[in-house]
Amino acid sequence: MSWIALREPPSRYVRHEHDRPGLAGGGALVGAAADMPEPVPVIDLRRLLSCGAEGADEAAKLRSALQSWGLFLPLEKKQKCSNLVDGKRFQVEGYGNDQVKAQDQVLDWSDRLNLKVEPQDERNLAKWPRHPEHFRDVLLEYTLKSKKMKCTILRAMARLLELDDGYFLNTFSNKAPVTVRINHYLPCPRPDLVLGFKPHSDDGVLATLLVDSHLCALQVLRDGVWYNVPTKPHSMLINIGDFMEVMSNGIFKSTVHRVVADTAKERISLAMFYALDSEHEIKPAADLLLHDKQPAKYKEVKTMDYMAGFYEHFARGTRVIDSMKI
Ligand SMILES: O=C(O)CCC(=O)C(=O)O
Ligand SMILES: [Fe+2]
Repeated sequence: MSWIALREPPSRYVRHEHDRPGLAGGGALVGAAADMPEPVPVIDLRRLLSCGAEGADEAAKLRSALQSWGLFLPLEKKQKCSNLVDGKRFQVEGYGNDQVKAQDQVLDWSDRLNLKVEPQDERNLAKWPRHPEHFRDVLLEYTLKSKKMKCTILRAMARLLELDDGYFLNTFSNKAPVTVRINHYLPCPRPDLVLGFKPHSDDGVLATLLVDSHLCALQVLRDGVWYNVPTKPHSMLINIGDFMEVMSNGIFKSTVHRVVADTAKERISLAMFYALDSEHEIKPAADLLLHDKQPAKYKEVKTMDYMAGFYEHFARGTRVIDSMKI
């Protein structure tokens, strides 16, 4: 996508009438947005790590954040890269728009750069931009910091479920992929007709999300209502992914979210996704199951099968996790 003066978005981007961001009502994944009845919970990771009453207070806040919104803010601070090989064959890594799986598929009003950052020996550096000059160093430094945050949060989440501290962390082998997605949303003359990012929940265990603080465009779905997520300078959002919903047997829900476009402002966001080894079997933690009283709510599935389903569902605007429910 590039800068051109348009009065109307091209038809490939125009969402079906029942599926536009400005409409009230609509189906489960559509409708107008409201302001959140309460702010997105802010979790102070330093307090979360401390012992005693302070740590317990912060853990209680984390529990409520996870169970109400499935997202929270921890305090803390072209061509060469194309995702089309030879201009034709789609691969997830690289720069561009969604994979087009059907002629009538509506495209998102955005471009994305997807890169695998870990395992290190699987980095495809040919897809990494050389400009700005420090892109690579900054991304790698960010990767380290984001990983620390992910570890702290996953330990705290295991504790909340009375599992071993390392329960979630131990599911990551040294082959577990960490990917980054940089989303670029351009202004749109008719934001009421398009979506910057269609409704979805993230694959993986969790994702850290850094968003432009000058434009509020991310929305989350709860009980059939879309809510605007207010921006907060110098903070990051944590999104619970589908794998966590399955592993926690539905106690922690993955967040369904979408991004709306704006008439005047462009926006950039950076999401880092923590997924699992392709051979890993994703399943509810055995210690959370009790025969008749608390049966498994999700079928066991190999990560690679989940991922294959994910892209199919994503293109259609549906959720693969719904097909895993028992
Ligand atoms: O741009 C955003 O705020 C959200 C991006 C997102 O949901 C994603 O990359 O999966
Ligand atoms: Fe997302």
